[in-house]
Amino acid sequence: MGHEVRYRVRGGSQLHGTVFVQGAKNAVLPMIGASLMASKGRTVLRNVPIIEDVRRAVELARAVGAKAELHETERTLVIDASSLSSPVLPADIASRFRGSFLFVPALLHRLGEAVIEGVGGCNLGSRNLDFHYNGFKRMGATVTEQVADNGDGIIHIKAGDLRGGTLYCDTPSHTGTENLIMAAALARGTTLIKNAALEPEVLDNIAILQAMGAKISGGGTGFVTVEGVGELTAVEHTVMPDRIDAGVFVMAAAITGGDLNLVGASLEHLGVAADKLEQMGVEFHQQGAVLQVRRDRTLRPINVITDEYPGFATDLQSPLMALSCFAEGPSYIYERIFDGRFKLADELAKMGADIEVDGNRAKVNGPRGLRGAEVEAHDLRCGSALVLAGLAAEGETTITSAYYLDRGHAHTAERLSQLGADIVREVG
Ligand SMILES: CC(=O)N[C@H]1[C@@H](OP(=O)(O)OP(=O)(O)OC[C@H]2O[C@@H](n3ccc(=O)[nH]c3=O)[C@H](O)[C@@H]2O)O[C@H](CO)[C@@H](O)[C@@H]1O
Ligand SMILES: C=C(OP(=O)(O)O)C(=O)O
Repeated sequence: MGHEVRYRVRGGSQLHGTVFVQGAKNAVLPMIGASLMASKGRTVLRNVPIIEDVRRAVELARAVGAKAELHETERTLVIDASSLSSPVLPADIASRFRGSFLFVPALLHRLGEAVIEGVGGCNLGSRNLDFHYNGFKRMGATVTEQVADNGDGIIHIKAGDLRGGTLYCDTPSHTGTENLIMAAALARGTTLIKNAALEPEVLDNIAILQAMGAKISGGGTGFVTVEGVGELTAVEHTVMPDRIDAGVFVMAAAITGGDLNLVGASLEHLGVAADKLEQMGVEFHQQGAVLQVRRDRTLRPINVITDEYPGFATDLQSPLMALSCFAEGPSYIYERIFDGRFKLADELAKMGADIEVDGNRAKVNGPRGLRGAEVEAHDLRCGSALVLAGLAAEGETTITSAYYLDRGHAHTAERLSQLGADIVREVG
């Protein structure tokens, strides 16, 4: 895991100014997977977020034989997958991020098999992959599990000759939809995917695949049709802005009573989260690609149910829990997507929050003035929520295990400092 990463935040400063929203983590990861499907040429991805998940994806692309150069200053990733040679997704890299599983379709098409030694991602309770496996099987693949000497499961998927068919997700899985679309793009015949995810990142991934030559229709409708083609070509594509990163900065303005210009944020991409934050007292003003946000009135409590897009994003649920601690009354949160996303409540309690958790439901009793404490980021969004809590708490908050935060947010300390926050990142 390398060195311990910590953030130290001293609360109390209102945030003001302009911040650039990073490129979307959940869009760039499937795009890196898609780029491995091009057997010649170089894919150029722009507006790439410089986050740990992208660094791991670059390492993984190299591990399977691709040439990948991440130009951090230019936020540009260049991938040449012509030399793809190994079907193995090694545990030491693949088990550190969820997006590793998005490499599977390329390995199946290019090498005829994928060997998955591990799949990572935030530990949020059960995170199943059955929709992916069932879909691959319906296309003609075989999936077997073997237990390694150390007890870890290794999944072998053999492609044979992938052919189109009628596939479905029991619930509209984000990466499940992306993986089935990518598997179908180079399969023989036509594929229909029912109950497909509607997330903007899924649509951005469809856009790059279409530019590469894939024949995909129905994106954003829940029914995606893919007509298999013989090959995909390398293209240049700009990654969409990260709506979760944008949402965290909206809440940074809200929790500190500040006002911010978010370059690249879109109200439409925030979905129901924008409406809920408006009800809490946040004011929005969309000016082209810049979203102006401010909160100068009392924070009202809120009732939130997480859902697939355009519902309230589960990845914004943790930041919202931190914000709700400051609302004038009880807020109610119902987490429907993941069954283990409330470890944050115990960390916020160390700072003085009063949160009652009952299964996947939480009641946040506001308002509570939080005080700085040493707290642990149990997952990525737990980390961003604790940064928000620290910005509004009295005294100093130290956030440990903050590699998780760095998995998904780029230059957190630098961007918040430029807005007036007192925050430093420490390693070691
Ligand atoms: C890299 C990436 O894009 N990660 C995002 C993606 O994760 P990810 O794609 O893993 O999330 P899914 O949409 O697949 O999972 C949602 C729910 O469906 C269940 N499920 C999913 C697949 C499956 O085969 N079987 C099954 O039961 C999961 O256990 C979970 O409870 O969407 C999540 C939900 O918006 C976000 O929090 C993550 O940031
Ligand atoms: C759950 C998340 O990511 P991942 O699926 O990559 O673990 C997240 O971004 O909060």
